[in-house]
Amino acid sequence: MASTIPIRFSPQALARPNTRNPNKPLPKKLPSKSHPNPNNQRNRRRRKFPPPSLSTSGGGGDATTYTHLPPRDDFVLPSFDSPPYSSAVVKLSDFDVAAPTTSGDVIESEDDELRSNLGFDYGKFELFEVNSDSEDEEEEEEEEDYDLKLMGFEGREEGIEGEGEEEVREKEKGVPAVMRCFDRAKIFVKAGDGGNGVVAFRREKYVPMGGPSGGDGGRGGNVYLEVDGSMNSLLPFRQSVHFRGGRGDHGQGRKMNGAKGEDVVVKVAPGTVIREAVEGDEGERGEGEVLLELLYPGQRALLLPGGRGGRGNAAFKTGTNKVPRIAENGEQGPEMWLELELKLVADVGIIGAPNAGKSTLLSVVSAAQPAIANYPFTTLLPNLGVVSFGYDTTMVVADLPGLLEGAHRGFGLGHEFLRHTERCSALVHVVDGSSQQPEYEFDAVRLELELFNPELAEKPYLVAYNKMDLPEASERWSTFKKKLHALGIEPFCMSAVKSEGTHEVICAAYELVRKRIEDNKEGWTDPVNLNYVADMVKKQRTATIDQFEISHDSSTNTWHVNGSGLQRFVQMTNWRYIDSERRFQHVLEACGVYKSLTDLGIKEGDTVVVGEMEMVWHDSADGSPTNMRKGSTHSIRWPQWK
Ligand SMILES: Nc1nc2c(ncn2[C@@H]2O[C@H](COP(=O)(O)OP(=O)(O)OP(=O)(O)O)[C@@H](O)[C@H]2O)c(=O)[nH]1
Ligand SMILES: [Mg+2]
Repeated sequence: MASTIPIRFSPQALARPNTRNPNKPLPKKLPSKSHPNPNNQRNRRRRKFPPPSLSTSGGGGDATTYTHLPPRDDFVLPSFDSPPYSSAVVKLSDFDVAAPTTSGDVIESEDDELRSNLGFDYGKFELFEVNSDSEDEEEEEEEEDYDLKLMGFEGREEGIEGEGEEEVREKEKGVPAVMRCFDRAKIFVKAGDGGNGVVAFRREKYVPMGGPSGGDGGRGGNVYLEVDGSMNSLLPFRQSVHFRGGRGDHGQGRKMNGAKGEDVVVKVAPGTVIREAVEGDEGERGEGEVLLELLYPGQRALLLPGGRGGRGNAAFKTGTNKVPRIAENGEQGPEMWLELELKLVADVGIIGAPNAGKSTLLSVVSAAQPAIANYPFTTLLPNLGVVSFGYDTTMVVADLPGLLEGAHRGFGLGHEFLRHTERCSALVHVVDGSSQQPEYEFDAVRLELELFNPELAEKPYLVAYNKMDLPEASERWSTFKKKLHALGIEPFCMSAVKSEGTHEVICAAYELVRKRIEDNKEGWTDPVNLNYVADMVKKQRTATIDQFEISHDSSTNTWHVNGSGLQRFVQMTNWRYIDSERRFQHVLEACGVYKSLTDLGIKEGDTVVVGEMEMVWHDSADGSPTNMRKGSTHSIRWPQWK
């Protein structure tokens, strides 16, 4: 294996890829620096017939097919036939949302530094790089996988494959695929890596021994999340899934520091909940930890800070080492998958069974013009309307798709949207007075609310008995009223179509909202720290190197030294420079790794893995297996060729 690596080894050291992980591909071949001879016949032919360029889109185009699914006979898709919405009506299905802008969407290039000489002249380890250059390939694979996973689609498809026929049928009755991809999204974010520091020396006429002058690398770009008030869906994330901060520039001679990488700003709609995506997550509700809730336009959160730039050799100059030949790599920027979920920010949610007249109520109390028709599930997506009570007194009302019995199990449409009511201060429960048993319908919807989320059922609400203009409804009104009185509820009656009683209903709803806001004011807490994820990352970065744990795998005689400080140190060590290895050995000893390993009984030839590096342990020359370090290089037996 070792012979395949294009690195020259010093007699003292041997580098090889991690043989314990045969699935990881070998490092990519380094590109040849030589220029092609234009007169060369082969090169000319090559120019004439250039190889087909590889597409970088990663097959993401397939995802767009969802939008073209034919609407079902019994569904009307408002987005296709309704006119452009006015400011009073916001429909989540509108497709003309600007894609999120990324000020620094940079895909970092491969580090082309040659690791030509590991130059071991000290120490007891042979160093092997465990990581390979296959990161890009892995990411490409991830991207392809993700095309299938868009916004919970894969869950649906896999579910259909793996589940019984009954469940499949139940899912088919659920939300059509065309609607399922706008209020949930899964995205990948990565802060930029820091630029590398360099080794350079001042060379100037009449300035002999000018000293080290290698500058530091620049910091990597940060990842920000920002609320864009003009967005009303997460639809743009169907097109853009990966957001990467720019890499910091490398340092240069004359103590010139690299420029910092470009920041990336991910724009989300107001009311977006950001969760950490859990591995193997199928879009199940509430699985990942909630990191942030971004509610108001203009809110901006620093999510991931970019990696620190590596120090150049000017920073390593000391009284005892005035000619340091060492510089650091830039720190890698953190990365993570995020799940975004949009929950509407409305004051009042109108809920009820299908065909109860919810949309009709919204249309008469606001300027919204939702689709209204005499069949269930006319409303497929929530509609928002603004109710105005005066010059500066307004209230946002959301009309949701109808709820059926069994909605919490995925039956019907409404459960998909119930989460949008979680932010509402109050609910208006519309009951269809013309239905056979309005009381039963009322109970069924209340039960669904409770089963979906008990907190929803505890929200202040009022009951609006609708269609009082119909004789059958007015006949059943007194029975219904009695039943609700027995429960301690005072219902309202109205005819939404005739706008009778609707004003009272909406004024009562406003009262509930107002009361709720006042109650909340009393228990007002400090504003949340939007940057707390970044703060956590920064805190992790400051972990000291002497905090580590050692685990032993006796089957392979491997010792794993785990500690975030140490791993970061290994990642930032640039093995290209001769002094790096010396410093590495010093640090391992100073932080107590050698002593701990010796105490735990490490033996000659055992493997030690620290971060990305793999090393072979060699006992000292005097043969004492437990006394590895004598303080002098003479006591150390050099690693042997393998
Ligand atoms: N007679 C009468 N009909 C009404 C009244 N309110 C609504 N309707 C009718 O009931 C039907 C359903 O009204 P929608 O407002 O679409 O009902 P919805 O609750 O939004 O229904 P979904 O969106 O399907 O859940 C329509 O034909 C309306 O005209 C009313 O007060 N009186
Ligand atoms: Mg409706």
